Amino acid sequence: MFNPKDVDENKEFIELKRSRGYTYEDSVEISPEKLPGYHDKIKMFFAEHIHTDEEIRFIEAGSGYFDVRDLDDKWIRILVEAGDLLVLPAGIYHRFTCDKNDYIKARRLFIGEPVWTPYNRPADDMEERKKYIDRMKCQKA
Ligand SMILES: CSCCC(=O)/C(O)=C/O
Ligand SMILES: [Fe+2]
Ligand code: NI
Repeated sequence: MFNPKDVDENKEFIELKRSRGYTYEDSVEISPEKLPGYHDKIKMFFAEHIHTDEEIRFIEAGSGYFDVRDLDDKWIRILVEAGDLLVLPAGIYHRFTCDKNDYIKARRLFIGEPVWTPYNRPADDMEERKKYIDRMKCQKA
């Protein structure tokens, strides 16, 4: 947990960004009023997908749910709230939805030039998916 009010002065957060090479950041607000094309975008976020890079989100305000698949392909629901930092590894199947408050503000961090492209399931033949599965197999063994 980090306090969104002073996160940019927080030594642990600054060191985390430095050590993990998070050089890019911007902020998105998701709500019917604030996000242009809200309905299409929320549909896209909720379609199960992977990315070729980490998905890093620091929640600045509001809340929502990230669902991730576990190793048995079951959904795990993660409630994210202001102050939470979530890092989804490249290749993990996931989706996002707002909760009943329909409002979240998230800082998006990235290593280098951002690539946000979602690859909807099935994406099992993609290199990043295979690498993710291999890493998980090691952890399970
Ligand atoms: C809370 S950030 C919005 C969701 C998002 O950016 C994404 O990529 C979901 O997979
Ligand atoms: Fe995503
Ligand atoms: Ni995603």
